[in-house]
Amino acid sequence: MTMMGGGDTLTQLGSTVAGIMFIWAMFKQYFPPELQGHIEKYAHKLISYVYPFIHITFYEYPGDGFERSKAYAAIQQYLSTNSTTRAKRLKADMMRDSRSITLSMDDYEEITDEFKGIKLWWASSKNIPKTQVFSIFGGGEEKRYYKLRFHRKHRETITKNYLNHVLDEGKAIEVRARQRKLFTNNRNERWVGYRSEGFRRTMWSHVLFEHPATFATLAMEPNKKEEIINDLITFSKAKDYYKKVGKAWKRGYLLYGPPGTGKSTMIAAMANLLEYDVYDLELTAVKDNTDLRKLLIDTSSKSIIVTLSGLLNFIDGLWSACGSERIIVFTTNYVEKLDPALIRRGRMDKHIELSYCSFEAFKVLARNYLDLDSHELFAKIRVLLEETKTSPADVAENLMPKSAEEDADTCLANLIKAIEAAKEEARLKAEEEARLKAEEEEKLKAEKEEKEKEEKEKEKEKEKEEKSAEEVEEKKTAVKEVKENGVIP
Ligand SMILES: Nc1ncnc2c1ncn2[C@@H]1O[C@H](COP(=O)(O)OP(=O)(O)OP(=O)(O)O)[C@@H](O)[C@H]1O
Ligand SMILES: [Mg+2]
Repeated sequence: MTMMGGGDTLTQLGSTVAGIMFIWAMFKQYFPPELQGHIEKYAHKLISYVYPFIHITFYEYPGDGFERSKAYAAIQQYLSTNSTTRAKRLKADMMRDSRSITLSMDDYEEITDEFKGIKLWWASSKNIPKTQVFSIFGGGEEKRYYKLRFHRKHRETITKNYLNHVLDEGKAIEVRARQRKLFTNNRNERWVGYRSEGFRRTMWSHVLFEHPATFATLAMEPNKKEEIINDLITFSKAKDYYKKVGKAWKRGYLLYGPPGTGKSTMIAAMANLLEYDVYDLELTAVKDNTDLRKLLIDTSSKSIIVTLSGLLNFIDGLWSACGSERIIVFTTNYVEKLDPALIRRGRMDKHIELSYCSFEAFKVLARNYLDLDSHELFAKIRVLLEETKTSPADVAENLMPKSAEEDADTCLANLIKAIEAAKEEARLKAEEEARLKAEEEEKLKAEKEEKEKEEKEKEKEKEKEEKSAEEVEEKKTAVKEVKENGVIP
């Protein structure tokens, strides 16, 4: 009780001292530097004598500035729950399905907290940069921070127990309130200068991730699906194992297959299963290595990073630059075009092929879209799927009723029609291709024959020439003999 009263008086004293320090900061330039050092040293001594509080500052972006402090985030969560009843000015933020609002304490607000009977003060504040940048692109670089103040006699308890309590509690709140996000580096406002806070602070922009896909609704062979789910869950629980074997807690997946076979859908299902954020990395927006490095460092833990295949060259070696508990997914339509060295295990730990719709996959879709487990048309569909290359996307599109009148029967009939049409189209295309190929072969054959004929003619010509040359030679020899022997044979 007494301590709290004393604390309040001391708070006033503290703000007086702070005021003096502020005035000092303004006038210190008028003192010679040697004197400045002395004055400051003694002033701090005096302050610590009359002002028994300890301050701890938690910056949002400590150090070189592009990694957000985890402590700051945890404190923010902790205070958002613990400050709502006490702070007078709050900041509102839309969260969780855009349905509810979270409140956190506003800038320059101070609240109190109590821990084991000890009173503490938390203040939120920000540093405005001294050299203001006046720019149409937005202001300078504010540094937000929380400042914790407590009596120095509680130093042990606060630094050993209270801070851990705040961080743990804050992290727990964050997990509970977690709304997965889809981050993308592909910003439309490319003109945003690097000085603008958003761009400098984080290279990612995000929308709430609300893709409803789950593994239950994903159409693929049950065995394969089971295997992938197990792989993901094993990874998410394997923190200690990765530590033991000395590997970074990361896993790379390569999803490959033709368009519309569910690669993007599977990534969404992965994110939903593990409750990870998804980072969709658009390579064209990455200017250079430094950019990419920053992007990777900036991803929070528990995330899935989706990249384009072109990134493969870059990614190697940068694995170590980003944090842990991360899944990186590469997708491509053309796995055969990738350099084998780039997709070897270690870089891409698991290769998953998504292929055209099998009957098993179709059954999952029929259940999703039509609530059907069996139907007399299934047998026909099975045969058709085996005979054709139909993507799950095409199947799904046809199974979706287009009007209120369409029921399961019409949808299945539509699907059959669509596959049959595609089959006919494929047949015609194959025929056309075969015709073109035959034509081409015919042409090549004719050309070859023509060439052979020419060769033969040439050969004959040559023989003739050789023969006449021989004859000439013979005649020459005869003439020579006559000359030498004077004999006419
Ligand atoms: N295996 C699947 N299970 C369930 N739905 C699927 C599946 N494959 C495709 N679909 C449906 O088709 C749509 C398109 O699929 P998706 O975007 O996942 O394909 P993709 O493989 O990523 O294609 P692309 O190579 O063109 O990026 C999805 O929204 C989904 O409705
Ligand atoms: Mg896709």
